[in-house]
Amino acid sequence: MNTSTHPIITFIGGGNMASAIIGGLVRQGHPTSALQVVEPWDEQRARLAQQFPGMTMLPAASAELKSSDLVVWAVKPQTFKDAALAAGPFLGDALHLSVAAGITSESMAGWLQTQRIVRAMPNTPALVGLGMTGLMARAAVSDADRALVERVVRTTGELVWVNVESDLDAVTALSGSGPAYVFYFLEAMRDAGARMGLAPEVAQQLAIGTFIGAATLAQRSSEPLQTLRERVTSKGGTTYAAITSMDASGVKAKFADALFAAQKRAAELGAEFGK
Ligand SMILES: NC(=O)C1=CN([C@@H]2O[C@H](COP(=O)(O)OP(=O)(O)OC[C@H]3O[C@@H](n4cnc5c(N)ncnc54)[C@H](O)[C@@H]3O)[C@@H](O)[C@H]2O)C=CC1
Ligand SMILES: O=C(O)[C@@H]1CCC=N1
Repeated sequence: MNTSTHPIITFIGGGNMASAIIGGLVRQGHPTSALQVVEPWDEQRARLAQQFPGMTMLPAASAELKSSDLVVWAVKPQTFKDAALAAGPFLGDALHLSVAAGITSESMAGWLQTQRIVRAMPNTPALVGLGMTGLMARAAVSDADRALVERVVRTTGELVWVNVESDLDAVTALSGSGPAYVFYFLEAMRDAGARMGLAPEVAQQLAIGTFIGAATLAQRSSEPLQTLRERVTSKGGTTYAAITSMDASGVKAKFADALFAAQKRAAELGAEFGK
């Protein structure tokens, strides 16, 4: 471990997720001089260099990576193996944190020849410090390594640990992909509001405010979700009409099907690209 108070953190892949985590770290005072990114795409390297001046930007893995205390894997599952085999020889004795969906720590251990591996499943609200991340550590990961990962991840929002690695596929289906479901509902609410005659931007403002308000109420309340829902639902009233319509169309069951499809896809990605 580097002796300064700030560990050297290397990102392999500098896309959406890496940017969100780098943003969190920089907001919390991690110096850009202690951050490096391997990103082959010139435009993306230029964008990151402009957004976070002072970071070491590398087009490919090279000897500079030797100083890494923590390596964050933020490439697509499809490119993980190639990236791991290319960077592995330069990585010394670093701790590894992967955010890739599906790719198991067992695959990573084989490619990187180390057991110091933590897997994370973050989500894009990390961009605004309101991320939700699920974490899982291999047995060989020390308490000090877990603490370092927690310090990094907390700069982007909240976290939960799971003990069984396959649970990360469920975390992926729920909170990893989850922001997309929320945007999907927001689009549906905005479009329905517009069809009822509201200006689309007014409908969107109402929809977003409602999500934030309801989620905050649920977070702060000690009451069950069902009670909160029932409190909105006057017998024979408007909400009752809406919920009855959703129940008749099987919306809850269809929504569950969607999450199971995401969970299944996470496992498939691991099987397909983890070999
Ligand atoms: N976007 C999301 O909401 C979430 C994504 N993830 C996971 O994060 C990972 C990255 O996703 P995004 O950031 O959305 O993708 P992205 O496509 O924005 O970023 C991936 C970056 O990796 C770069 N890259 C490609 N080959 C490389 C190599 N050999 N070495 C280094 N960099 C390379 C690409 O140029 C690209 O900029 C994925 O594995 C995904 O499963 C996890 C949680 C949420
Ligand atoms: O869609 C995906 O595969 C990634 C993982 C979770 C969110 N985005």
